Amino acid sequence: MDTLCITGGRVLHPDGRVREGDVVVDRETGTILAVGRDEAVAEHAADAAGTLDATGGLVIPGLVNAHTHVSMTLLRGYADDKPLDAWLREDVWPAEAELTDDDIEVGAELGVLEMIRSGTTAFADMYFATDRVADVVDRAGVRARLGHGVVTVGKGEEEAIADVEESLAVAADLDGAADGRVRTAFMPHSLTTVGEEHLREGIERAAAEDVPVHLHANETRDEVDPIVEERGERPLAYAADLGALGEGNFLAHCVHVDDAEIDLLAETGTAAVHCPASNMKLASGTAPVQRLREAGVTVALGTDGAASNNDLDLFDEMRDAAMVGKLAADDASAVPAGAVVEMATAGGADALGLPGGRIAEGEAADLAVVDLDRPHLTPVHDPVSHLAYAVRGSDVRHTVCDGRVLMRDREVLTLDADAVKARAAEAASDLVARVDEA
Ligand SMILES: N[C@@H](CCSC[C@H]1O[C@@H](n2cnc3c(=O)[nH]cnc32)[C@H](O)[C@@H]1O)C(=O)O
Ligand SMILES: [Zn+2]
Repeated sequence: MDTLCITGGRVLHPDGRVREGDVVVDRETGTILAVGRDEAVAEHAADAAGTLDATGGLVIPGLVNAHTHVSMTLLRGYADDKPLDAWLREDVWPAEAELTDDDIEVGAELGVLEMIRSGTTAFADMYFATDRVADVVDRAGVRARLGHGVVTVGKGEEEAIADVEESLAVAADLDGAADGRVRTAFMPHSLTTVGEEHLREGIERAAAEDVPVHLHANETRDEVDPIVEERGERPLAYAADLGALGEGNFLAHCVHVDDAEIDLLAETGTAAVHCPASNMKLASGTAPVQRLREAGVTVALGTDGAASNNDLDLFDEMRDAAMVGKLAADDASAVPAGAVVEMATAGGADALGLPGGRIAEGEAADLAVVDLDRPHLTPVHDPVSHLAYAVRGSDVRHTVCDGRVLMRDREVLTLDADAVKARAAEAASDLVARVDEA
């Protein structure tokens, strides 16, 4: 058997406890064979073809970034300090109009490089040129649920239909790519940027093929109010009517949701992806994370695109989620450390319907090893507290996905970091020059 043994560290278990232990991985199947420090583990470990040293470290499930637009790394720091609508219309959409497929690939490489370096092994992406993003996922060795984002407002009927068709076609064609590490979804951008008939048709056809649906929902008041005024119902009641709620489907943001909408999410098994940094930066509001979790909704964490964050580091997101969750609930015990760690791991895997998120026998070997032997992580009273409040992405030492080592001792093995950075910087400056000329 071709095994890998991650030795000498402590392990975060699905119940939130941390114990000394090794993790033995079957590299052929990409699953975890054994966890702990008993005889069976020792036997496996003795046979292991490869090892990863986790001394002084903590082995955690690979983090899950459950909502992003990965190629937007090219627009990192391009337009800041504006609300969502103005930011999209005045800056982001004009720049995206100049993006080439090559740019999207280069931006995705940069984003995936950043994610591997900060211990993220899976993500959900809504963008375009999805086949190019899938290629990057394949090469880099991570997992993703990918989709083509549909926008129909401001488009002619033919163009709008083509966008819906493209999203459905991409979901059908790319599902199972990268040896099964790529899964797909139908991704209408939001309830206000896609017309009702297009939403209805696309969602119905996606459901008929068992394709999940992912969209932005209830992100800002400016997005919620027109729906309430025009339809006389809350956005998630509209979403339910469209068939957009259900097991396997996941909604980004869910900031402005009332109690009835929270119940709808819980009853239908629809997951919510909390994006605290993006919500703070665009002053969109604060999602009621504590109430969502108490209602039984699966809550995951997402960075959103790098242009509204401005990084793809899930450790930052955990900290932001805990901090803003307390502030929003006016309760320091709300959204505790264990909750954000769960949201960034098992919650993310469950929301996306992807393997991983838990370190236990039989689970996918998607892991990160965090180096705790650092000044800002000393002493270690409680490793889970550190994950939520003190660890940074740069503390990640090794990253493993599907049993394959993607980063060893902070060196990413599947992407050439220097080349990726150089290509991305060049593509980004060329892009901005084209936007200025247009
Ligand atoms: N096919 C569509 C593109 C939609 S992709 C998804 C879109 O979401 C945008 N986006 C990024 N962050 C946010 C956010 O926080 N809220 C809403 N949209 C966002 C992003 O810029 C991108 O245009 C078209 O023809 O325009
Ligand atoms: Zn988004």
